[in-house]
Parts: sequence; structure tokens; C-alpha cells
Amino acid sequence: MALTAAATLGSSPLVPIFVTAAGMNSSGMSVSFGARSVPGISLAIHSRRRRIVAVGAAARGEEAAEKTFVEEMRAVAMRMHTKDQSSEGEKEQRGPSLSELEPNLEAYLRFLVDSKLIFQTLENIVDRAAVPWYGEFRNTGLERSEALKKDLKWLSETGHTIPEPSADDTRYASYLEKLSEKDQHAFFCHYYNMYFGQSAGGRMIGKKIADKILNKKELEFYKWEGTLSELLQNVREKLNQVASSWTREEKNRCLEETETSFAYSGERLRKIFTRA
Ligand code: HEM
Repeated sequence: MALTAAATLGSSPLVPIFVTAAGMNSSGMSVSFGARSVPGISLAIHSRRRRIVAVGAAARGEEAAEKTFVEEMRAVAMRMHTKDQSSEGEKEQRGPSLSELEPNLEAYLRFLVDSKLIFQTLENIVDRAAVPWYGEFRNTGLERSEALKKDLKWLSETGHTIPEPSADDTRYASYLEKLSEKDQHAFFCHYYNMYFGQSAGGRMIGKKIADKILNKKELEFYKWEGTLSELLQNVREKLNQVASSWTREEKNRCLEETETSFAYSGERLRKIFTRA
């Protein structure tokens, strides 16, 4: 199935960028990443208004009454997908198709390098456990940096040049380091979205890319030791446990951060389909 990417690229960081990658799942999948200028990166557009409504609803207890906190985080994250990405998505697919692009190995290598940097950063932070609850997330089985190290070693051995991490994700890694020290509730959101996003859409995208440009080779990045659903469930329980002592305000701070998490990860994904 062909991957189709359509991009509207603007010269200013305020001009939206949209990429559509069709054919990623049975119902067709698209990536739509709007951009606006916020600290150094093109942030995905999930209208601020929608975010405030989402968090506002939670604050009023409409969602909190019936959802665990992980379910609340998931609900906010799902709203940031387009309808094409997930039936639960609410964002409109926007931007005209200007060109059709295939994912290319060079761009995918950059994506893997950047993903390794970010997962390694998250894993270092929970290992150091400067905030006691971070230590709860050591060795959950969801860790991805070792798997990515193996994949990059294999790719290097098969003759590919492994690039340096991108400026965007170097910035994201340092953002996460700072956040983990000064804003643990916001950091929690990034942790959730990186690991759970990778297990859902990330896996689906990986499979399609492997079919297309890796001769169906399944990378370690997409394999977990043990049963993934059980690993995820264990982590959900720990996340709910940690958040159970948080105030509504702290929970809302965490939910608000979903936008930034999608911005950085959306940008990383977008680059697979464009020659950035
Ligand atoms: C091409 C882009 C993307 C596609 C196609 C995609 C697709 C999906 C799909 C289909 C699901 C639903 C899985 C299910 O419950 O059956 C999902 C869930 C999710 N996605 Fe994405 N996604 C994309 C980008 C992202 C990004 C950038 C993030 C944030 C880092 C993210 C975070 C999540 C999270 C947290 C879930 C919930 C996982 C769970 O239920 O445990 N996704 N995604």
C-alpha cells in the first residue's frame, strides 16, 4: 500500500505544516501536524480552546467522576489525533495535498536516532529518580532505548550511516530533563504519551514502514519481552496510583502538557515522510 504524504510547508514557523500519510491502517491513516511558534519548535495545532475545554471538563469533574487518571490522559491524547488516525480523533485533517512522498530510510534512521535519544532520556530520569515516584517506573518492560540501540547497531552493520540526533529532539531531551526537575506533573504526561503512543500508533506506523522500506524486517523497537497488554496494564496501574494523591490542579497541569508532547512527537513522526 502506498504511503502518501502531502505537505504544506511554510517559510515562517507560524505557518502551519500538514503532512498526510495515507494507507497506514485499514481505514487509512493520516498525519496532520499544524505548527505554531512556541519555544523553539513547531507545535502541533490542537486548538488551545479545545485543550482548555478538555481540561475544563476534567476540572469540573465531568470526566474525573467516571475515569481513572490514565483514562483522562488517554481521552485528551485521543482528541489530538485526526479522525483518519483514529476513530476517536477530533482534529480535522487540514491542508491541501501538494506532493506525494514515500517514507525513506534516511529519514526513518533519523526518526530512530531521535526516538532513542528521547526514550534514553526518559529512562535515565526514572533511573535517577530525583522525584521518588519516578523510581516506580524503572524496569517496567516498556523501556525502548536498549531495543533501539540494537536496531541502530544492526542498521550500521548493514552499511547505513547513523546520523546525529536532530536539533528538535536534542531540545526536547533537554526540555524533559528540566521538566523532570521542576514540573513533575507535566513530566508525567510526556512519559505516558511516549510509551503508550509507541505501543499504539507507533507500532502500527513501524509495521507499515517495515513493509515498505525494510523488506518486512521487524525492528526490536516494536518488540517487547512478555505480553505487551500486561506490561501496559501494570504501568497504567502505577500511573493511576501515583496520580491518586494529586490535586485536580496538578492533574490539569499534566493534561495541559499533552499538547506539547504531541508537538514534539508529531514533529518527529512528520519528518519520516518529508525530506526535512
Ligand atoms: C501518525 C500519527 C499517529 C497515528 C496514526 C496514531 C494512531 C493511534 C491509534 C490508532 C490509537 C488507538 C489505539 C487503540 O486504542 O486502539 C492511538 C492511541 C494513542 N496515541 Fe496515537 N497516533 C499517532 C500519533 C501520536 C502521537 C504523536 C502521540 C503522542 C506522543 C500519540 C499518543 C497516543 C496515545 C497516548 C494513545 C493511547 C494509547 C492507549 O490506549 O493506551 N499518538 N494512536
